[in-house]
Amino acid sequence: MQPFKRPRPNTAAGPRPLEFASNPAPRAPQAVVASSKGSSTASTTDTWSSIRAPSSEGQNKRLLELPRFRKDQSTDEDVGWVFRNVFNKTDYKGRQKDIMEASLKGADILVIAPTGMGKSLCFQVPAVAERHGLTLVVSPLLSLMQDQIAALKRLEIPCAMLSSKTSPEEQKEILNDMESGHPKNRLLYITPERLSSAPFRKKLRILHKQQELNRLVVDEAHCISEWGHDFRPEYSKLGEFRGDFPKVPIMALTASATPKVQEDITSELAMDPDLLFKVIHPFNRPNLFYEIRHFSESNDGSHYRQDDILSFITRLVARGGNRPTAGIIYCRAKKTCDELSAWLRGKGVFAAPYHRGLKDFEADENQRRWVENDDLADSGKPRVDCIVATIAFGMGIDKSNCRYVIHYDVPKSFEGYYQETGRAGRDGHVARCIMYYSAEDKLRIKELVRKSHSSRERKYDRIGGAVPSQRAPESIDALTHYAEDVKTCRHILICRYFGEKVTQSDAASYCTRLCDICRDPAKVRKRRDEGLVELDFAATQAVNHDVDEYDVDPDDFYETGARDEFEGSQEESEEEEEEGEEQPARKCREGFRTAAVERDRAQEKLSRISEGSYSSSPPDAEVEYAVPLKGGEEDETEPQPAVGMSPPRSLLELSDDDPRPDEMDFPSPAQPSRSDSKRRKSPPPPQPVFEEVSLPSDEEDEEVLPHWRDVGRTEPAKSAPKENRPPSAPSAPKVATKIVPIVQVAQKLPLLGAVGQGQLGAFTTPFTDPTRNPKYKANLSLKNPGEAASSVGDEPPGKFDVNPSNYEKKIPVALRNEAVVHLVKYLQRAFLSKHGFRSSDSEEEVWKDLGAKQADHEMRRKILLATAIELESDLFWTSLTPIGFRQFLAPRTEAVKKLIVYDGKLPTVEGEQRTSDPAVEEVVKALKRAVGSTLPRKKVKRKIVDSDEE
Ligand SMILES: Nc1ncnc2c1ncn2[C@@H]1O[C@H](COP(=O)(O)OP(=O)(O)OP(=O)(O)O)[C@@H](O)[C@H]1O
Repeated sequence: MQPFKRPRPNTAAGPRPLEFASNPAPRAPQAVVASSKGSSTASTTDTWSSIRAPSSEGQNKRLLELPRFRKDQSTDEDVGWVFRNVFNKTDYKGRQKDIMEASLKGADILVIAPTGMGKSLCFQVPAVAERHGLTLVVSPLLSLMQDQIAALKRLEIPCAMLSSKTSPEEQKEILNDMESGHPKNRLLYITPERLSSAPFRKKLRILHKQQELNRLVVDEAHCISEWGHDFRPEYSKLGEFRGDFPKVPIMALTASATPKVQEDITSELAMDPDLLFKVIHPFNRPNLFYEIRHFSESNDGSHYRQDDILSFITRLVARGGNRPTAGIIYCRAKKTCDELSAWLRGKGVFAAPYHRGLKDFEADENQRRWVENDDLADSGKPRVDCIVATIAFGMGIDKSNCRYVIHYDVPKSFEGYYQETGRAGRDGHVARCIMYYSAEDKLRIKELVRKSHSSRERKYDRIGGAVPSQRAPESIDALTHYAEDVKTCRHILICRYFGEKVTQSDAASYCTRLCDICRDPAKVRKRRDEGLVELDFAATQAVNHDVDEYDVDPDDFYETGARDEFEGSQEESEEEEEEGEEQPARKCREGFRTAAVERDRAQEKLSRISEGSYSSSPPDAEVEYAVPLKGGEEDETEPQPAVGMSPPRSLLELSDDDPRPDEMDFPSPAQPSRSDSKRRKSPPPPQPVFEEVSLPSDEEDEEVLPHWRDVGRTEPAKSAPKENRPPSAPSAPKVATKIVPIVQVAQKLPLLGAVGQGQLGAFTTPFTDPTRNPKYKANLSLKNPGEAASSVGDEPPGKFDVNPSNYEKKIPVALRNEAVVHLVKYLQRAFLSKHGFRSSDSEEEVWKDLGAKQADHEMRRKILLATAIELESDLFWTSLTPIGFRQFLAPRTEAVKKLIVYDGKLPTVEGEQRTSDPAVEEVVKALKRAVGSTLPRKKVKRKIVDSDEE
């Protein structure tokens, strides 16, 4: 390697170049034109040789007028010399050359190029080719900076990074260098937090005054859009740089940015769109085999996935002659990383976890062993082939021969999916990208994204700036559509998402049967249709999922990209400490955690389903959601060998002995056996209702919620086959015809709000079975008069008089009505749960079964009895908080009236209008009393009379 030697000005002469400031005669500008056909100088040996440049020629010509040219500007020849002799490269990749030359000319530049394309060189080469001066590089992660610094130092390029890991002596040296007038460092890596710190700004001003501040580079610029508003607010302050140093050019680089994110980046950095040199490389990664593996969590998703992954890895390694084969498995939760990696290790895979919960040493060591797995294998040292990681892993890691990226969970954004899969096959050889996809996980991640996005938008309202677009709900929607599509090539879908226009005639060049759809669309369709279990059940699972699932490290969720701390939360300069600056990351983390576990989301889902806006499929998909709870049927379809469609040699560099790309396909994953799936698909255990002293918890309650969600759905819910019913489910009798109206009443109501899930649930517990606690009313009346926690209606919180004669005045009639219906509904849900009914059981089937069984009849009587008792209790009313009440503001008098009519005829059995059971009569009376007192007297009376007359 030829060491880097650059003619340097005489630093002994001290600060010099005021002459530049006083005489800024620009050199003759050269046209910077982004050709739509790509650069003539671009190498044709790489996969990015065909370039799309959205900027018009006219626009780029305006770059010539930029007032940023300098007298002693370096030339294009310098760029070439540095590229060859300092960086030891021969051929430019993609538009590298154009970008480097535009950089020397002082243009603002936005580079969008796929992972591994060589974006770093785009700013490193010009930084070194400049005759003097410093290029500032803002980078989100310490590990990323460290890697780049290490690579530059190997090339003997003077550079440095300022971070919490820089020793005080080193920091001093770097800052002195900045003030020296002729800094020896050519590149200085910093975090956005550092850039916005006052002391550093001071140094920058000196540097700038001395004409030594060459350029600001923002690497991984999508973070501006992603993080600028919540996680790392300093990202949204980068635009201040332009305000302070208007003539210093800026370059932003990223691997993934939709047109919207591009806008965010340019506007946040205050780049003039008319003067912007924008280079967008094609997004396609033709050597990646994209595949979605649909499955249903009702068939025990974890077992299915881990078995499938093991089978995949084993076969891949065997095909590769048992050579070390590197891959990444991305999981959402740290716990999953630990468990899955341990399980794989037990099966003989060289697997290790990586996430922010590990000790520094352990994580670094696992990463190192993965990056160097080939060398370690040769030397017989412990290695890691399969890293099981959160998305904290990967950004900036330059490993060329990663052969697969598996998404164990659905990623949180399209951009994330693209970036993460992009870490496979950087060497250009075929690599596999598999995403496991279930309807349950889809709902889960959508909810997380929705929550997180709304809080970011609220912040946006407060602090201004570009609306965060990455990880927006649209992004996750696009990803789920992508996953559920069975018609369009995945390569094309990806490119289209990022705004690339793919014409019919171009389409063939995007994919050489290197995606599951192009390979075998029928098989994909079949698996998708089987995997997308009945949507309601999916919704239940999504809502009910263990809190741990939501306990994702928010840093991971926000994709810090590495476990390393960044300065925003870890490093505070003395000045910042004095100013008591908040630690945004921690604050955000706390906020996120709170938000993520919030469970009161069912209502919105219901309404979205009802409105038909809650789709789990792309518009053109022909999915039948109402697949009953079925066992994991084995996919008999063997993969079809592809014929005559192997990718070009130049791309895949296959030798005759290598497996053809077609052979990279693997038989369909091991499905759980029928016996397994039967064992695993058993329904949740029946929930106790009255026999035990507790009602279902909120989560358990949700178990039956989907039953109510059928309202307004266009697809009729299919019933579960009989054999899939829980054994405890009653069988088959005739329906009691009068039962249906109450179901409909309940269905039309919103789901439980604060009252149902909180106070009411807790309140109901001790006296759900009045036969066990016949004195509960007396107890209640002794309890807490005047001690209720809140007021009702519009009154301010405070003491509330629970005297029955008073509460009626204070609680609006409509609200009481609401509460009554909710209570009944709640109790009925408990009842359904008790009997183990699930979403897959159609409403009709459930009630049919319930209607003719004495036990069920009895249970219903108990429900009503309990309801009546509840309604009569003072505690019921006082337990409703103002918030709870306001949630019920919409008047639902009609519904209550129907309920009363219905109750008047209860309970009914086949052939009978009315039971002679006196206990039931009592219940009905109690209900009428309780409910009737909340209704306009006249109307209620009439209705009840009508009902009685029937
Ligand atoms: N013109 C080139 N010829 C050969 N190798 C190159 C060229 N340009 C870059 N590389 C190499 O390609 C690898 C990837 O480069 P780099 O890390 O800059 O990619 P990137 O686009 O920044 O990827 P990421 O988005 O993952 O950060 C590096 O090892 C780099 O040395």
